[in-house]
This record gives sequence, C-alpha cells and structure tokens, in this order.
Amino acid sequence: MSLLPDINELLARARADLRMGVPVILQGEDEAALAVAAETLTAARLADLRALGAPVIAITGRRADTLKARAYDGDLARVAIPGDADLEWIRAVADPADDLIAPMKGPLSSQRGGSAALHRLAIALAKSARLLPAVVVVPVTDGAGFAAEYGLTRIIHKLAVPHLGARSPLNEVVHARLPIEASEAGRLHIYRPEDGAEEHYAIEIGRPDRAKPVLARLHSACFTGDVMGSLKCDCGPQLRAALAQMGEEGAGILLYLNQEGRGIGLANKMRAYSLQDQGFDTVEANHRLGFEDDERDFRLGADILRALGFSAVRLLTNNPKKIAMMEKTGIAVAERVPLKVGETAHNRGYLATKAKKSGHLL
Ligand SMILES: Nc1nc2c(ncn2[C@@H]2O[C@H](COP(=O)(O)OP(=O)(O)OP(=O)(O)O)[C@@H](O)[C@H]2O)c(=O)[nH]1
Ligand SMILES: [Zn+2]
Repeated sequence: MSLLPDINELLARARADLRMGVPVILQGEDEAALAVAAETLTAARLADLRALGAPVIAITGRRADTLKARAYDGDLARVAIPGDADLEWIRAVADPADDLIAPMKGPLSSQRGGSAALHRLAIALAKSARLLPAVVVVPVTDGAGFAAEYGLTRIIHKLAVPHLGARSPLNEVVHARLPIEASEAGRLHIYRPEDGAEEHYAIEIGRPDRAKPVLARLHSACFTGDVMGSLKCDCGPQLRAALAQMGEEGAGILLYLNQEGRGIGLANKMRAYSLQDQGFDTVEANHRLGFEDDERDFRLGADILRALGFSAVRLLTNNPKKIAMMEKTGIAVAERVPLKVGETAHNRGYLATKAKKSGHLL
C-alpha cells in the first residue's frame, strides 16, 4: 500500500517528534520502548513515563566518560533515573553546561545486561535530529497497541538500522544562474535527500570541463563564520577565498554542505562554544556534549560531485580526512590545494587544536 509511510518517512517523522518533545515508540524483535529526547522532555511527560515503568537515560560513551558513569554497552550507557530525580537532574545528565559549577552528585548507576539496541537507536535518532545525544527510554509491553492508542510514530529497529548508517540518495531539485561577486558565471544547484534531512547546495563557477580534475571545495555550513563574520573560526575567509580562486580561474565547484558545527547542528555548536568559554578546546567540548570530534559524512560531497558529472578534483582543503574520503568513494584527488586564510587572534587556538588533534595540515 503506497499510502503508508515507508521507513525513511517514519524516521523523518520521528526526528520531528523528538525535536518537539513527542514520544516515539521503538520496536525490537520482542521488546518495545518509549523514547523522549532529554532536551525536550517536560515534567508532565516525565511523570507519565514514570507511570509506565522505570525509565533510564541513554547517553553516549563520550558523555558517560565525562560524568564518570560506567558504559557497560561500550558506545553508550543506560543510566538509571533515581525515583526522586526531577527534570533538572535529567537535563544535567544530558547537558554539560553546568558540569563545572554544579557537578552531578553521587555516583550514577548504569544498567548492565539485557539489550541496548533500542537505546542505541534512540541516540542515533537524537543525533540525526541535531539534539543533545541523550534520550529517556522506558520499556512498554505492547509497542504496536501503545502507538495506535496514542497516535505515536513507531520505528521498527531492524528496518531503521540500515538507514541510519547509510546516506540517503540526493536528487537535484533545481538549478539557476546566480551571478556572485567572485564570478558572474555562477550557477546554484539544490540537492534534496530522500530522507527529509537537510538540503545541500553546489555552486558551479563557469562551465568546468567534466573530463579534467575540477577545482573543488567541500565547505561545511558555518552560520557564525560564513554569515556573521565570526572571528572564532576560519570558515568565512575560506569560503570567500575558495570562491575567489574559482572566479580567477574561471571554473570550479563549491559544495555548501549543511553540516553545521561539524554535523552537530547550530544549537549544539553554540553549546560547544559556551564550553570553550569555560576552557575546553573544540574537540573536548564536542566530547563533553556526547559527540565525536567530527560527526560529518563527507561521502555526500562525493555523491554530489558524481551527480554533476565529475570524477576527479583539485581539492581546496587542509583536512586529510576529506581527501581520504574522496579517494575512497571513487573521486580522484589529483592535487590538494592548500587554503590558508583567516587566522585571527581569536581562532589561533582553534586552528592549532585542529592541527594537533584532527590531523589538519598547516
Ligand atoms: N562542533 C564544532 N564545530 C565547529 C567549531 N568551529 C567550527 N565548526 C564547524 O566546523 C566546520 C568547518 O568545516 P570546514 O570548513 O569544512 O573545515 P575543516 O574540516 O577544518 O577542513 P578544511 O577547511 O577543508 O581544511 C563547520 O561546519 C563549522 O560550523 C567548533 O568549535 N565546534
Ligand atoms: Zn566556522
């Protein structure tokens, strides 16, 4: 029946539900659970979750490290929510904002034994909804019945898992001429993924020869740097320098990938900035929030280049991971073109951390 939403559509709906604070049913082989993102949980919903059973808060191994909670499941921990814990307690487990001024009291007790598969799915969904990776989970006996009774989105674990690790096919929606400062011969292409996630853009300068390596840049969205002129990073100057070089050469392709904050979203990036003001560097801040250093998937850049007809690039970057990923996904990197612009007194430490911890080339 084509009118029923498929798994991609249900996942998109679940992401929206989690962002709104609406519970989602996660369905395993012979177990089911109700999941609500810690960040959007309300006191009324917490009370109703408690009426169903003993909820836990699922957090990543990274966040568990910071909180000194045991991560028996390796990549994640299922932390028991004490009977007298309120919403503030849950927020403090999820969000490191007040880790230093109001450290969590008492040891956190993690669940061991049983399956953590639904909790892992819950965290993956929260990350893909660009929320803090912390989800309150409580078992329910009849997942299908519960979902039907309350009109909740129900995600079948075994159908969802292959989609979370994979990237969705991207389709070009439209392209149009866009003269820009760097070149009057600009053209903007819009790509929309089939899973309802963020759209990505490609700016083509001139008409690059598809048979030759094209001057290319994979730029990750940075609202603060690209638009506001932030001095904390080098994104704005890199964006403009890349376009300027393409304009001078008369040809090039800049992919503007909507992977704000290295894939954690703008709200989480601002949480990371707030931690940086407490003295943590860019990598430590991501870890305290429960994220990896870099949550981006550069393969989608290769997908767009291929869709545009390119198979080889001269890549404007200082990031060896971008080069490795291009090569791995079948786009040849004929040359690395360094992009060193925009160092300021405010971002010197950030750039040094990227060089030291993330392997960026100087
Ligand atoms: N999480 C997080 N993201 C940041 C921070 N500073 C900048 N960003 C994001 O980092 C990304 C910058 O990516 P790119 O310009 O592709 O930079 P790169 O990976 O260093 O690689 P090259 O510039 O190609 O050498 C953007 O998505 C920014 O929003 C930060 O402190 N924390
Ligand atoms: Zn930036």
